[in-house]
Amino acid sequence: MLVTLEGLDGSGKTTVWEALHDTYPDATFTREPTESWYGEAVDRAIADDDADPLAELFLFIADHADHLSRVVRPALADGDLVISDRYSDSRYAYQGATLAGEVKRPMEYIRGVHQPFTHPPDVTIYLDVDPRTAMQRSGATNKFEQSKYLTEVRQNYEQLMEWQPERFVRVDATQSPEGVLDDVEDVLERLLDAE
Ligand SMILES: Nc1ncnc2c1ncn2[C@@H]1O[C@H](COP(=O)(O)OP(=O)(O)OP(=O)(O)O)[C@@H](O)[C@H]1O
Ligand SMILES: Cc1cn([C@H]2C[C@H](O)[C@@H](COP(=O)(O)O)O2)c(=O)[nH]c1=O
Repeated sequence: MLVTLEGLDGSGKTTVWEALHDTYPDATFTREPTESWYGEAVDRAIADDDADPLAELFLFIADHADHLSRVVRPALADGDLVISDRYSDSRYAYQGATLAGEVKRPMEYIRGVHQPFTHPPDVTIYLDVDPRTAMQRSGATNKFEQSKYLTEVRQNYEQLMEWQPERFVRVDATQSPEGVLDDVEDVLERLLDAE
């Protein structure tokens, strides 16, 4: 089963993802951007305020393709529970916002590029925080961590949840870290019991 954690910068994905290592020691834990050379190229784009938005999208997609073939597909083939800190929805939401005005219907466009080759998540846990809290927590350290931009990203996540309500579980991420982790663990326990 492929479970992904999504949300704005600072929503607490990595905090939850790290805590889940103790709860599910046999799971495969992974993340996007990855630590491969494709991921390093992505990190360079993130650090470049003048990166071309379309070129940046395709760097993220190259990293995703490598992530799928090197980590995600083999782990799923072994029957592992795979838990990814960010995945394809980050592209739909974030690059959906950077490409607004550059291409028509950017989220549909980006989903269309992924559709022929990606492995969609079975479940996506969306850690919901407002952009203000996100910014306070993340410290606005990169070009994506800006209030107006994160407001658009949040709207895009809302759109994704409207399109596929069966795949998403929303968790209130303004709670304490312990409260968020409890909610996420409840979701995972129910899912794994139902398998
Ligand atoms: N529920 C919470 N309440 C208050 N602070 C939190 C909570 N969860 C995480 N934090 C703090 O917020 C900061 C960002 O958390 P974290 O790195 O887990 O977020 P993230 O969603 O992975 O961010 P990014 O997408 O930018 O990597 C950290 O300092 C973390 O300790
Ligand atoms: C996977 C992915 C990420 N981003 C953005 C979101 C963050 O601002 C940075 C790095 O992610 P991290 O979780 O803080 O390490 O990249 C993006 O715009 N598109 C994506 O597909």
